[in-house]
Amino acid sequence: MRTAYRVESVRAAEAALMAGLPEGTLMRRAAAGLAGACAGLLGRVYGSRVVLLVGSGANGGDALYAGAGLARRGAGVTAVLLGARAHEGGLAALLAAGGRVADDPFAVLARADLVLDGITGIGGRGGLRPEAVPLVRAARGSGAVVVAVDLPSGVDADTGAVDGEAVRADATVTFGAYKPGLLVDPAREYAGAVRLVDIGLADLLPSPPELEALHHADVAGLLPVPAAESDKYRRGVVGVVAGSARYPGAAVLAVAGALRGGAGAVRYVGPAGAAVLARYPETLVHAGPPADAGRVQAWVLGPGLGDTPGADDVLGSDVPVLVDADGLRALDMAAVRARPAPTLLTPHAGEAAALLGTDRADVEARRLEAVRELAARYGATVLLKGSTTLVADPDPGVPVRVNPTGTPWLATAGSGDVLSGLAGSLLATGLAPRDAASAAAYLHGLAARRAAAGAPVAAHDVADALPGAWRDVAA
Ligand SMILES: NC(=O)C1=CN([C@@H]2O[C@H](COP(=O)(O)OP(=O)(O)OC[C@H]3O[C@@H](n4cnc5c(N)ncnc54)[C@H](OP(=O)(O)O)[C@@H]3O)[C@@H](O)[C@H]2O)[C@@H](O)CC1
Ligand SMILES: [K+]
Repeated sequence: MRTAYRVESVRAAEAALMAGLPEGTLMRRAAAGLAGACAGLLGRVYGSRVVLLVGSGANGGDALYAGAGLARRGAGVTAVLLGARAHEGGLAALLAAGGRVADDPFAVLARADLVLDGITGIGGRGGLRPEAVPLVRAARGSGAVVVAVDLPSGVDADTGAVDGEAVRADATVTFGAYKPGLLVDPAREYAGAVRLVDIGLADLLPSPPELEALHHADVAGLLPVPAAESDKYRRGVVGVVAGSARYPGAAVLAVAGALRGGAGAVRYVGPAGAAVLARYPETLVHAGPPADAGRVQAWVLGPGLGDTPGADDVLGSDVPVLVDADGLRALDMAAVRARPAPTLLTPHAGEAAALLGTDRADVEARRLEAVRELAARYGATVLLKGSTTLVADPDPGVPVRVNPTGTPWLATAGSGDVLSGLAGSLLATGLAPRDAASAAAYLHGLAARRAAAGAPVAAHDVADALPGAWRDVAA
């Protein structure tokens, strides 16, 4: 599992570690790791041209010491000093190693092979300052590899927000721990490939982290395995309340996901039974209200539902309920909070914005805060869909999960319906909502990648690829 920590936690761990070490040890460790990563990216260090963008803090210090290391290996290293001051020891080390301070920053940037962004790290506030913007653009335009030191300057380490302009890096070398901004959009997009350099903080970081990203082994540990004596009812029955005369396809796709999520049976309730049976004859179909449909262990409510009634029956039930799409419209907060069993909401940014009374752009800009706020307000687990899907627990002390398997190919009509069915099915097998949501997002992203293999996919292709993704993870 990959974990990420807030700045205050990283600083506290750093202070605790530093208390027992000679001054400058951590910066030297960080700079050595950084120089090594740059050497790897350059291929040949000797004769290469490296430019350091240096801010006034320790982030600039890291860049200067790493630059000194590269200069000692024969690189031509030039520092561009952006602040009123620069890290003294770092600057002295660079000059002693044969590095220089730029007279004409734009001229050296134009010829650079690699640019190190040491403008700001975890001490940065707000986007890039105006004087840095033309230099950062020149670095990007030069064709040089841009490597961010600790974080791309201008992104918010704790929230992943980008307020104004920020450095767009090809790679980021981060120290001691991942920060949430490296894993959550929009900042994540600015970071490029992220590499973690161990500087010895690991044992001093708090538990729990701010953020978790599951890997194959973590998801494999969550997936249900049927016992030898299981029958279909013991494996769990998932009820799907979805589809309408206008959108029968959403019902079919939600059932397609549900059939691949491990439940022993899928019970479809609604007006699209004929369409569902035509595609999936194994479905149990019921045309009446959900309250009369028979026992289920979890409900999925909402995909393509239109104005079809049934929401009250489902929300009033005493089993876990996943609410998506049309089910989220006019969702009664008090009713959700009063439920005796867990609720999982799966909005995209637009639906989340409507629930929070804000606009979509605001949710996109501060996804981590938005998902936490929604979970707290509704007393529900919330899966916020997007390029980095997030899952928040109603308890603010529980880490948010960020899904690492997403792909832009998933932005296709109906793929959310498949995800709802899949997550609901996992809920019915007994997974906790946070585990069901994060395992579903993981498998769904992986299935989309397998199905797409570099070409567009349709939602039903994603559903068909789910068993393969499951096998991959469980292997
Ligand atoms: N933690 C660890 O374990 C280790 C941390 N290490 C490193 O230290 C870094 C943190 O260093 P830090 O605390 O000196 O802060 P940092 O990010 O350099 O910025 C500071 C200065 O920038 C300025 N400034 C602020 N906003 C700005 C903006 N938008 N645009 C431009 N300038 C802006 C502001 O100064 P001002 O100009 O306002 O006087 C502020 O004082 C960390 O990221 C990592 O690289 C490693 O060496 C070893 C282990
Ligand atoms: K930086």
